[in-house]
Amino acid sequence: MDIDTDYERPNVETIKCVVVGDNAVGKTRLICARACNATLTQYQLLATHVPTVWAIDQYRVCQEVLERSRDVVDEVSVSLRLWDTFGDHHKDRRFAYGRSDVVVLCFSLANPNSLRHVRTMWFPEIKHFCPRTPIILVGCQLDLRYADLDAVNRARRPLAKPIKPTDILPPERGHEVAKELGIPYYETSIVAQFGVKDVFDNAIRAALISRRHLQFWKSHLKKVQRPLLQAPFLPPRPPRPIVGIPDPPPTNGEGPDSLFCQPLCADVLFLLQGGSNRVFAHKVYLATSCSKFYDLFTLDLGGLIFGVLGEEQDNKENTESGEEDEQSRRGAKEQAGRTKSLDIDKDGAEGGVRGLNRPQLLQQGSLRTSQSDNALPSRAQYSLGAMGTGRALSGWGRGFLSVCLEHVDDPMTRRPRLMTVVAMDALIQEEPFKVILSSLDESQGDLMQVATIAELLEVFDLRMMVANVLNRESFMNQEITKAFHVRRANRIKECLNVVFRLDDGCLPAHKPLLISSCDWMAAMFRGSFKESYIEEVSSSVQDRPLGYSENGGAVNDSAQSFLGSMLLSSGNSG
Ligand SMILES: Nc1nc2c(ncn2[C@@H]2O[C@H](COP(=O)(O)OP(=O)(O)OP(=O)(O)O)[C@@H](O)[C@H]2O)c(=O)[nH]1
Repeated sequence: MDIDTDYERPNVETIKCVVVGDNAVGKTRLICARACNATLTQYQLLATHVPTVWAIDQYRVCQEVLERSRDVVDEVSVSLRLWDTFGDHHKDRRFAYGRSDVVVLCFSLANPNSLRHVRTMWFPEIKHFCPRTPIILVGCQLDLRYADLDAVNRARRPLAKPIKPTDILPPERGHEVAKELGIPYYETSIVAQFGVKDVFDNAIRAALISRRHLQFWKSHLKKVQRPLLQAPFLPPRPPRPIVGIPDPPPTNGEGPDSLFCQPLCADVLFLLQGGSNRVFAHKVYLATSCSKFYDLFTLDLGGLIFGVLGEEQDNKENTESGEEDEQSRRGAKEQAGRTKSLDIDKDGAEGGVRGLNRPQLLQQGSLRTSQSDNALPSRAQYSLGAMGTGRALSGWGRGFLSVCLEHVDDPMTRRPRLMTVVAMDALIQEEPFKVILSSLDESQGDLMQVATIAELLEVFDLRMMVANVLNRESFMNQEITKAFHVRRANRIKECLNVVFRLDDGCLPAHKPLLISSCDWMAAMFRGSFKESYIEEVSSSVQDRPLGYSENGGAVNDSAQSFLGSMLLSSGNSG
């Protein structure tokens, strides 16, 4: 059955395109990709090479092949007839070259010999048999330039010569030869489905231009362009490296407590005894361990939430805040006068704490508040105005005087850093206060004082645990500790202040948690690394109460689970 009728259709230009080149450079696959839309995976392609010739008879017997031969290029209807040939140099191809309109001369981009033969064998042969026929040079198997050659060689037929990296030809080599021969150059990959249309559309253009010279009366060829330049190939993304992250080195068991000796990335300063004692701490630990601290650090100071205060705080116009400052200063003074302090023992503050006997201590009623006539001047008096924001706290919670934001010299880096500064009641002693801050679930030191301050600051878990110890019922503390960790782990997720940018997204975390659980993180956030100095800036995340800063360091996404688990394990640690 002969279904080929294109030769009789008016204004349809039938174009005979002969494809030549060395053995196994990819001629047949290229033809099949155009004529039959055949696409194969790299491994299907590699596993099979039978020296073949695609039969030109297909146009006569296969309707689909005939239909795919039809095309419109530069407004000219064409029917493209592809002729496959043997790559064997000694075979006679004159029957193929006869009456050809264009020759597609192929070489393999993974076979330098095949390019050499373009110059030495194929070009002279074509010029010999069809001197006026335009030629297009095509570098095939472009995907091999970007492939893992070891994997490719393993997948090739056992007797096939392995492809070496030095075999791979850069684009310049093809361009040089094409320039020398005065012919257009294209590259193709059947695997990547790249360049097939470029090759044949421009082969058609070359053929039509040449025809227009001979058949100048054909007006429908007027708009045919010269072969166009090929747009460059966008190589596939290299496979993601497999990054094995070993377990972090064990910390020496100190956990978060070690941060008190070395308060890296501290973000809160407690002023005790009117500022004569200073205790640096980390908001995340305190806020996740105790609701009172959580509330404190999420207080709204003049429209800004504590944890997310950044540079905009410094820039806040004085005029805007001036009036409020004045008010808050006045309020603070008034509050200072009637500051409530803990009146534990009439003999004196310190003695009072020590002088408590056990039953007294354990009785809620023993911890009374009273008007303190000689309370130390409130921190509010000398700090609230400094940043233009701040708040007197005497009515808010026992033991707290004021809170504000100030630039404070970082205890580790000695560089000024915006910190939350909390002035505490004069009766709060440094040592028991540190116990409360550092080991909220453990009881150390003078239990009486710890209990007193725990109650004052509403650290009820610890208050209860001390009571259990004093009542010789420590076994009950296990349950309290468990519940404490669950609550803390849940809350930690709300209190993240550093963002790791990963390949596939962002992972929020918290510097102190990372520092205390991993030496690498401690090293990264310490000293002269950029990460240590990054200011906590971000006004766009005000919904995160305890701060959210940006860390420019990129981490591979395989770190996601690592960081995630570190974060959670830190959350669970004491
Ligand atoms: N990776 C890759 N391999 C290709 C590509 N095109 C062809 N091949 C492989 O190269 C080998 C030769 O392909 P053919 O199309 O049969 O080569 P040919 O030039 O027609 O070979 P002869 O018929 O011997 O002249 C086969 O194993 C194909 O699978 C390509 O774009 N990428």
